[in-house]
Amino acid sequence: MLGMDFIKSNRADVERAIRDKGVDVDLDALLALDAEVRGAKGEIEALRASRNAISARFKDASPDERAALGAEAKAAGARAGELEGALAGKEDELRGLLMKLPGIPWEGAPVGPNEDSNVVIRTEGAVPAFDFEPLDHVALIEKNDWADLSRIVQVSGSRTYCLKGRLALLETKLMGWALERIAAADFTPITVPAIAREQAFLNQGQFPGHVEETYALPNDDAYLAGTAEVALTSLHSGEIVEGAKLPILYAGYSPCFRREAGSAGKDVRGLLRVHQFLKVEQWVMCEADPAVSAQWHARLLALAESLLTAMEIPYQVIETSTGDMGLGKYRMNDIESWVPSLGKFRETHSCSTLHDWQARRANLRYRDADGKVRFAHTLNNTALASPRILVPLLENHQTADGRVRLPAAIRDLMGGDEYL
Ligand SMILES: Nc1ncnc2c1ncn2[C@@H]1O[C@H](COS(=O)(=O)NC(=O)[C@@H](N)CO)[C@@H](O)[C@H]1O
Repeated sequence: MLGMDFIKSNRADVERAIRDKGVDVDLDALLALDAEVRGAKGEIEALRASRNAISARFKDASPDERAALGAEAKAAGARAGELEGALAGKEDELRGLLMKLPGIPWEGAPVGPNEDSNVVIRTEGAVPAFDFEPLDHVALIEKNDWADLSRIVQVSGSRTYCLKGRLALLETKLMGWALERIAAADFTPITVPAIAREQAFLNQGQFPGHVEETYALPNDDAYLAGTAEVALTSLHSGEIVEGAKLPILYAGYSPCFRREAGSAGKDVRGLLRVHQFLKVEQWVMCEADPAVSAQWHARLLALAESLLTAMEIPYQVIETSTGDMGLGKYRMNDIESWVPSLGKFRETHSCSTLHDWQARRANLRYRDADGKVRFAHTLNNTALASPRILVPLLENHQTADGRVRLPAAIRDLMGGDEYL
C-alpha cells in the first residue's frame, strides 16, 4: 500500500506504476474519495465543536434559551451521526482502492506486460553436455523407484506427488540443509504454519488479487498459504520494533499450498508445479532506507545462489519486468535453473524488494534513531523449494546408466555416498 501523502506528492510515479504494472485502479476516483472522506471528517469535527459550544452556553441560559439550545444541539448531533455512518462506508471503499495500488517499480526494471520482457542479467555454471540421451526427471524417478507419481494421483488428485526411498530422504535432508545454511547467515530459523487468516494474505499482498489461487478453509475462517512469506509478514504486525533490533531476519520453513488456478496445462508432468510443496524462505524486515534494502536484496540473492552453486546446478539470474514482478514489488530477480530435458532454464527462486508496501498493509513499524516511528521495509527470497529443485538436481547430475551422482557439497547428507 502507498501512503496518501506519497500518492499526492508523487502522482506521476504512481500513474507510471499503474500503467507499467498493468493494474486497473482509477487514481482520480481514489483521490476524489480521499477528499470526500477528509471533507466529511472536517464537517463532523465542526459539528462536534458547535455542539460543545452549545453545551457550554447551557448553564447560563434562560429556560426558553435552553429549549432552543437543546434543539440546536440535537440537530448537530443527528447530522454528525448521519455523516459518521456515511464516512465509515467511504473509508472502507477508500482502503479497498488503496489495497489495489501497486508499489513503485525501480527505474531499472524492464517495462513490459509479462515475463516475455524479462532480461537475463547473469548466467552461472556450464550446462552439461551428455554423451548419452539424457532422461527427464520422471523417467529417472521411475527407473530408480524414487516416487509414486501415478497411484498417488488416484488418492490425492493431479499435481500431487509422493517421493520414496532415497529421494524422499534427500528432499527432507535438503530442506534441513538449506535451513541450516541460511541460519548460519544469521537468519533465525523459524517454522511457520501454512494456515493463516485473511488479514495475513491482505498484508502480504496475495489478497485481494489472487484469492482464487489460494486454498480456503471456510469453516475455520482461514486459508492455506503458498509461502511462509504470508505468516512471516504479519508476525510483527502492530508492534513498534526498536530500531536497534532491526533487521529482523527469518529463515522460514513451511509446507506451501497453491491451487495453481491459472496454470491449467502448464508443467503437468512430474514435479515442477504441484499443489503442495516445501520451502525454506528468506525474510527480512529492515529500516526504511532504499540503500539498506538494496544491500539485503543482493545478500538474499547471493545466499540462494550459494545453494545452487553447492548443488552444481547451472542457473541464470533474471531482471523481472514491471508486468511480471507482481503488485507490491519494487524489484524482483528470479533465479532460473537449467532443466536439460526442457533445454531451458526454469524459475526455482524469486527474490523481491518491497520497500514499505507490505509494511503499510501489515502495520510493521519501528522507532528510528531519532525516536520517529516509521514503516519498515520488507524483502523475501526463496532459499530452496522442493520438489521443483529436484528436477534440475536429478537431471543435471544423471549418468548414462540412469543413476544420479550427488554433488560433493551435499554428499554428506546421504552418508557420503557418491550416488543417490
Ligand atoms: N506450484 C508449485 N510447485 C512447486 N514449486 C513451486 C510452486 N510454486 C512456486 N514454487 C517454488 O517456490 C518458489 C517461490 O515461489 S514464488 O511465488 O515465486 N515466490 C515466493 O513464494 C516468495 N515468497 C519467495 O520464495 C518458486 O520459485 C518455485 O521454486
